[in-house]
Amino acid sequence: MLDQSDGYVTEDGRKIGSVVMEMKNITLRFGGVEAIKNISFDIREGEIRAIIGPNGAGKSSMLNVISGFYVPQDGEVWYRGERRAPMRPYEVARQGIARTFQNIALFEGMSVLDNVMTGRLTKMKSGLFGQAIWKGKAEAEEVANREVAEKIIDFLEIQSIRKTPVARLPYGLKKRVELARALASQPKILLLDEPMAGMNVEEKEDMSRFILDVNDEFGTTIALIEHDMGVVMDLSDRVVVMDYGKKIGDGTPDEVRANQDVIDAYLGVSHD
Ligand SMILES: Nc1ncnc2c1ncn2[C@@H]1O[C@H](COP(=O)(O)OP(=O)(O)OP(=O)(O)O)[C@@H](O)[C@H]1O
Repeated sequence: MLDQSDGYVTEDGRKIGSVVMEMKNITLRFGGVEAIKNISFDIREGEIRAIIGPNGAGKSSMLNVISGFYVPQDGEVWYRGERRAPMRPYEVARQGIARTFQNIALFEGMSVLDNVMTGRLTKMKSGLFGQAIWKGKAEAEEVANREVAEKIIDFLEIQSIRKTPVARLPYGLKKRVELARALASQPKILLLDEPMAGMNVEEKEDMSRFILDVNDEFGTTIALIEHDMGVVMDLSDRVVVMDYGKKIGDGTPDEVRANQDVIDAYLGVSHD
């Protein structure tokens, strides 16, 4: 296990910092179903952290706890050294945590650019009242927001479709637009919900490259969930493995690959 408390440098020269988010003894129930059973793990600044596990393992539930969609019955979420009080998803977003969704959640009738611009909403300073009395300030803000959106569109290589309505795009590109919209809020932590689900091999390779580039270029900390073990192993610095709501592995990809409980879970060996 890695235990460098102040961070370390990866083999490919990326700087991983100290712990930025910590999940402590999280338990989440839906009626009689325990979707998450007393799980603890941390996320370090600048790392790519994956949560993997077979269907129904509790990965989405965990992502929803991190993003504030679910409040666990037990346990604590710590962010930047402070215990986070239960808060609404928009408050979590204002703290610099953005997410994408497994089922694409874009405005289909709107252009790529306008969709990416909606990612700036949590950053808007002038409210409707301010815009009414001080038009110049609102306009300056709009220009600044547009600049950020355009920069991200260039970075993710979707300039040629910036005016195209999202409904007309193939699946892989829609996923990229969703990534662009999440990045538009310039998050500290980016949560990706099965970013490669439903993609063909080429689209998966593209998405992997963009995730690595985002992490490298903007220093964004990335936490992603995925049930296909293969795709995240090359991408991630550390991996948490869940099965039936429990944590059965946590470590580097090599450590996780060699973990017998993980091998059993993926081969479908039954548990008590
Ligand atoms: N809103 C809900 N109400 C009731 N039960 C739920 C709810 N969400 C999840 N569950 C249950 O919690 C458990 C974990 O589900 P979750 O969706 O978190 O797993 P997952 O690992 O993301 O699965 P998948 O890879 O299939 O998306 C499952 O037994 C599921 O049926």
